[in-house]
Amino acid sequence: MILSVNGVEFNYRSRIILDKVGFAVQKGEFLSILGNNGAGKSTLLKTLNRILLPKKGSILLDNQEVSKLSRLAIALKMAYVSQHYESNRQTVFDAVLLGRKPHIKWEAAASDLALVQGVLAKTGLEEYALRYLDELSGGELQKVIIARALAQEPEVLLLDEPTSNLDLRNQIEVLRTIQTAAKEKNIAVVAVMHDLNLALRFSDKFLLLQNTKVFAAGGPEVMTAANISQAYGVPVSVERVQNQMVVIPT
Ligand SMILES: Nc1ncnc2c1ncn2[C@@H]1O[C@H](COP(=O)(O)OP(=O)(O)OP(=O)(O)O)[C@@H](O)[C@H]1O
Repeated sequence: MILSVNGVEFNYRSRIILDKVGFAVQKGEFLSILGNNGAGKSTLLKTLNRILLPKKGSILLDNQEVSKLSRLAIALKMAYVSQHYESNRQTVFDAVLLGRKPHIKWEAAASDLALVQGVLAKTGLEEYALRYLDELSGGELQKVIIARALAQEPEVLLLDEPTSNLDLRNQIEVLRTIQTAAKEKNIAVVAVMHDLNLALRFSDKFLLLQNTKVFAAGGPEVMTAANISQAYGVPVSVERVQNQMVVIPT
């Protein structure tokens, strides 16, 4: 397991936000973290990347305790795309090149520039290379931030709502690019997702949180109507449409 999380507890002051949360993910797997608003999904993602320190529990990245690793050691293995990002007067190319930072000692090598060019092509951003971030739409900017994380060549890619600003076509394209990268480059993807149908379409595994706790975890077999209805507190049915599981609120 490239990432193994056991008994993680996190509090904001005296309020429990994560209560004995555990899961594991292998290289090449796409795991979606799902659950109601406020369940603790983003907090969990931040503890994985040591932006937040859990009160208890262990987070092993490639068998090493994340709390004991340097920022650089973490960045060499794990990329994190937060829910919020700011634009600035920087070109798309330079922004994506920043993803290479942990790997660059003095200055970017030709191989770094070529890698960035490749990532821009894969994410459909080639034509945007010389545009400034502060002149992009919300969705275009979101794609750049994801491209930067891919340029980091992580072993684990953490994504907090990676499709929140994207239109239908870009939701599919971006998740397909991430899924392909996961399989081809053996990256473990851990993504907080709100859209259950997109999660079902692209993920191998699911971690369903409900109010601080793991409600259900596993493969598509845990995405039952009963589990989803209980976890979100709304009745749903799960049906197969064109060989694809879909969740329909009833
Ligand atoms: N900095 C903070 N200080 C205090 N409480 C916080 C802080 N950040 C988040 N919380 C609380 O922690 C709980 C979990 O928040 P978190 O953002 O992890 O939830 P989430 O599952 O990602 O929710 P959403 O689906 O709405 O994004 C929420 O009740 C939130 O109000």
